[in-house]
Amino acid sequence: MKGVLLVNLGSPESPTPKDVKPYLDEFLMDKYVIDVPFLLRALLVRGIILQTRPKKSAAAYAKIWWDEGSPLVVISKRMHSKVQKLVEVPVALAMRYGNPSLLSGLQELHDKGVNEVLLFPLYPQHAMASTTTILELAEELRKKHFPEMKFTIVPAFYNKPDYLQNLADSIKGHLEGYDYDHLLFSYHGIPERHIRKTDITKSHCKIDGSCCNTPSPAHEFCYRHQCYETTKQVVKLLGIPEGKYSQTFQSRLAGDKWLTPYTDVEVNKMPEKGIKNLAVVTPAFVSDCLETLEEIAMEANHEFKEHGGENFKAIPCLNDSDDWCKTVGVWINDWVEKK
Ligand SMILES: C=CC1=C(C)c2cc3[nH]c(cc4nc(cc5[nH]c(cc1n2)c(C)c5CCC(=O)O)C(CCC(=O)O)=C4C)c(C)c3C=C
Ligand SMILES: [Fe+2]
Ligand SMILES: [Fe+2]
Repeated sequence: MKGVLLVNLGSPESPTPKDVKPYLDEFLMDKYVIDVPFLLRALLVRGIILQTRPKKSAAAYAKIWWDEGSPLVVISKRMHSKVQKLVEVPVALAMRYGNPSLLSGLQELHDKGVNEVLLFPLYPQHAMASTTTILELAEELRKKHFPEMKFTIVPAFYNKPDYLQNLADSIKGHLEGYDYDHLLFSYHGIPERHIRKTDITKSHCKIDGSCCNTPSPAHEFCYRHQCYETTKQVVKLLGIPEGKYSQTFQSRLAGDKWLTPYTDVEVNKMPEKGIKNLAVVTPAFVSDCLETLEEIAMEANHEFKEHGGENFKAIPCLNDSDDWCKTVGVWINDWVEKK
């Protein structure tokens, strides 16, 4: 019997340092996120980052937390229940970090008699820190607990026409009546090293002005290429002219060189370039979360105005919108009907 596991990133149990610390420990000790040898990772994460970050992150989470819980988890649950109503097969929801766990999601499907699982990472663009880590953990759990299960993987959907149409329609709807000077596409950043590591050709990704626009098998797993492609296709659908949009990367951690240009740096420069009315969309996320609600809708908004900007609009993610849930339902039904 077939079934589906939707997987998102996950959040702490509550916006307190006590609950944020174990969440950050699980997240940052993941070898696909901080990809250095275990001892160095433990020294960096447990010896340095976890000494101060839980308090700072908890304060940020507290600003966006809802009565029902973390926005990312609440929105994912709403989306899950809408999708379940559109398909016949059982659909479970899991988070890579925190709860509901990947093990509980697979167990739920197993208890319903599912032995063929469509693993669905809820990330439009592929990255080892988001997608690979889900697939690797799911495989580890499968081998250990459910050896009879078979997985089919939903690849990054950054260029799927129906996803792009949903995104374009959503942007258009949210921009109605807002006379914006510029639309910024802000994607979650990753260290440049991760781009080189996921280059299956081992020679294509130079992280320069042209590699991501030059066709290559590397693009199947190149996060940077996939972000550019999502932006390119959406502006085409919306008919936004060159110069009226740009692309940046947000949420970097100190240390490594992360993908550039950086969102905060670029947003602060915009008012002096004449951009007074800004709109920001965050297509690396399908659900609103800390990175969109706090870092963009609050922090970037505040900084933009501090630097002379006048109006700032943060466009919500696709979340549990009917169109997006319908698209996910169609993809699931297509898979169910195969064979
Ligand atoms: C688009 C998917 C994501 C990628 C790729 C990604 C890479 C990545 N993230 C960190 C560090 C942190 N990210 C944090 C929050 C966070 N990250 C994503 C998604 C991706 N991360 C989401 C959806 C969220 C929000 C979660 C929520 O509960 O709302 C955090 C936690 C908050 C904080 O302390 O800032 C950290 C830390 C790294 C190091 C990384 C790639 C190497
Ligand atoms: Fe992140
Ligand atoms: Fe590239």
